[in-house]
Amino acid sequence: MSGPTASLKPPTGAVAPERHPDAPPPGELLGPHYDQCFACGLKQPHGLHLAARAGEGASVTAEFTIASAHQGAPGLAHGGVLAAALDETLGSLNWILQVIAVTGRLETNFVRPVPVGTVLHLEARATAVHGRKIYSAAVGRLGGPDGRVAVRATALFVKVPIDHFTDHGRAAEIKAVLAQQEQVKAVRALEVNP
Ligand SMILES: CCCCCCCC/C=C\CCCCCCCC(=O)SCCNC(=O)CCNC(=O)[C@H](O)C(C)(C)COP(=O)(O)OP(=O)(O)OC[C@H]1O[C@@H](n2cnc3c(N)ncnc32)[C@H](O)[C@@H]1OP(=O)(O)O
Repeated sequence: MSGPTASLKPPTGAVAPERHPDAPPPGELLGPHYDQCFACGLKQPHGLHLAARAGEGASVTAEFTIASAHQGAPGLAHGGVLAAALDETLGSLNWILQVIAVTGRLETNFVRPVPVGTVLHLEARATAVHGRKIYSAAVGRLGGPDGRVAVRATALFVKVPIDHFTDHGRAAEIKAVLAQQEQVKAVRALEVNP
């Protein structure tokens, strides 16, 4: 299989991504960023209910179980669902870098079919930063962190101002989501510094 397309290769001058000092510690569950999110929201009955955790350095891990609502071919996960899981896991790197960035480009390799009932274990890592551009890569394995590779992705996320969401999305809900994140931050600060 050939490598990623040219625009997913960090340019000269790109720097190594840095874990933000306020990032949640390795192992901590990140929690849904929005309860209606198809990938992580718990109020989406057919969503993925993907649970992501902070990893070491500029990385995250995540897991979800392929349900029958996620099928493409009978008994097998739909490729778009797997791409959504990769996208969400890569997007969760935002909490580690403490940035707001959206997917500009997502390239996926489907290596093995993923049967319904499988736990897909994902790991994503930021690999380089150049201006507003964050380069990253993810892998999904069958059953757990030592399972066989089923999917891989390479991505480019682009940092955006919060107006990206308020201008194009539903402003009131976005404000509520942000207020909730502020509360989570305050609780974390108290846990570290009671
Ligand atoms: C979700 C609601 C949350 C609300 C709560 C708020 C708290 C948020 C906290 C955390 C959220 C975490 C959410 C994770 C969810 C999973 C991730 C997703 O699924 S995100 C959705 C899918 N993605 C989009 O909808 C983007 C749609 N696209 C755009 O809006 C624009 O195209 C955007 C922002 C990507 C770029 O537009 P420009 O006008 O701002 O910037 P330009 O100048 O075009 O690009 C900047 C640089 O990036 C390169 N670039 C942009 N797109 C590229 C591409 N497709 N391929 C290669 N390079 C690209 C350009 O060449 C340029 O590079 P040079 O600086 O000149 O070197």
